[in-house]
Amino acid sequence: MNKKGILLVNLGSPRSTAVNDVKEYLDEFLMDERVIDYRWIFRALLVRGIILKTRPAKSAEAYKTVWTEEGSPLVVITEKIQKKLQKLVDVPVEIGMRYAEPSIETGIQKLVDQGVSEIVLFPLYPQYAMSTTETVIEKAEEVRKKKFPKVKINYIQPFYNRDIYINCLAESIKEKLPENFDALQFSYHGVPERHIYKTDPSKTCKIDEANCIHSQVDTHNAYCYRHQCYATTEAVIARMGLPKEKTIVSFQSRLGKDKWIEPYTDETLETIPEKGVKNLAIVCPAFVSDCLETLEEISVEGKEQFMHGGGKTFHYIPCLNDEDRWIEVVKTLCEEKLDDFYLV
Ligand SMILES: C=CC1=C(C)c2cc3[nH]c(cc4nc(cc5[nH]c(cc1n2)c(C)c5CCC(=O)O)C(CCC(=O)O)=C4C)c(C)c3C=C
Ligand SMILES: [Fe+2]
Ligand SMILES: [Fe+2]
Repeated sequence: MNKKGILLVNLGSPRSTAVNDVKEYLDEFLMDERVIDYRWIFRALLVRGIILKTRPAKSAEAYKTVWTEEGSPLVVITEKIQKKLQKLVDVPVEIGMRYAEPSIETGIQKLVDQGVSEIVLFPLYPQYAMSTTETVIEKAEEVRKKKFPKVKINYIQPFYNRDIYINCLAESIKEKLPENFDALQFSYHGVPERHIYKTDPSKTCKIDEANCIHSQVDTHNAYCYRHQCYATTEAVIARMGLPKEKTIVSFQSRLGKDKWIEPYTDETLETIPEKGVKNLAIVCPAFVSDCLETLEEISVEGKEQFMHGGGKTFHYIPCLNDEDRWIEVVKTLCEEKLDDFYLV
């Protein structure tokens, strides 16, 4: 029988906080055509001609504020998930990062070295986007075809609507909520609106209330990141028994001049205190592991924006990271796909 293995794939971080390492990382990340989706020449002009001239130094400073002795939080936490999962399953588990090291190729190679020929690859993103699940699968297929043509890969699909995940997230948030809060904000990583239109096979999404937010799954919503973020929120608050009026959804981390999906987190944080939200709890469910975008952009910058707007207390709720209940979910989702090989 063919030997199976699991590859957990996360986004990846620079190898260090040195400006050159951050530059190399940003170059690989932003030159991905599923992240900045312009024709190569325009992408190169924007990324290499403009963004990489100033952003690496600024980002390196931000990375320094979250970096630990073990390294980048995102990579360290992904390693912790790997180790915990490895104790629960009897097939080898490795990690790979979409950008930088350890790469997807390195992860597959490690599995192949252990005799694995059938891999369950888990993109660690709850919601589908061109810049999340899609780019991971594209990259893994490119590597597989070029370097490991005999290896089979079974991909775990976005899991934003799976009950086991929703229950896990709801319980985790509930446990960490402060006693008094006026609102719970769900801040998801943003994407340019254009990405939503591009990945909509039905070409019906207008990025509005009617098309995007209602929660049934149809051909459009199967690929609509914005819909999947709202659906995650709706399911979690239903499970927590939290009224909709006490929740806010917003999108963070926009880059460049294009229109990104709204409402924007930074603007929301500045303006909600004057609307009566003085005590805020905030969670970032597009990320399964804490990273620069949660530990710096939300916990530090976001807090400043909220306080500047007149807020009183700001409570950041950490990601699922290596919580045991989340590792159980990872295990279940992987096992479903391990069994799937028999059906292929
Ligand atoms: C969770 C899903 C993510 C989506 C969707 C996403 C889209 C996206 N990101 C950029 C640009 C940047 N993102 C950066 C950091 C970053 N992004 C994600 C996740 C998603 N990105 C994570 C987990 C991280 C943190 C990585 C870490 O090492 O901790 C950065 C780098 C940091 C910075 O300079 O601000 C950039 C740049 C775009 C353009 C985009 C959609 C098209
Ligand atoms: Fe990002
Ligand atoms: Fe939509």
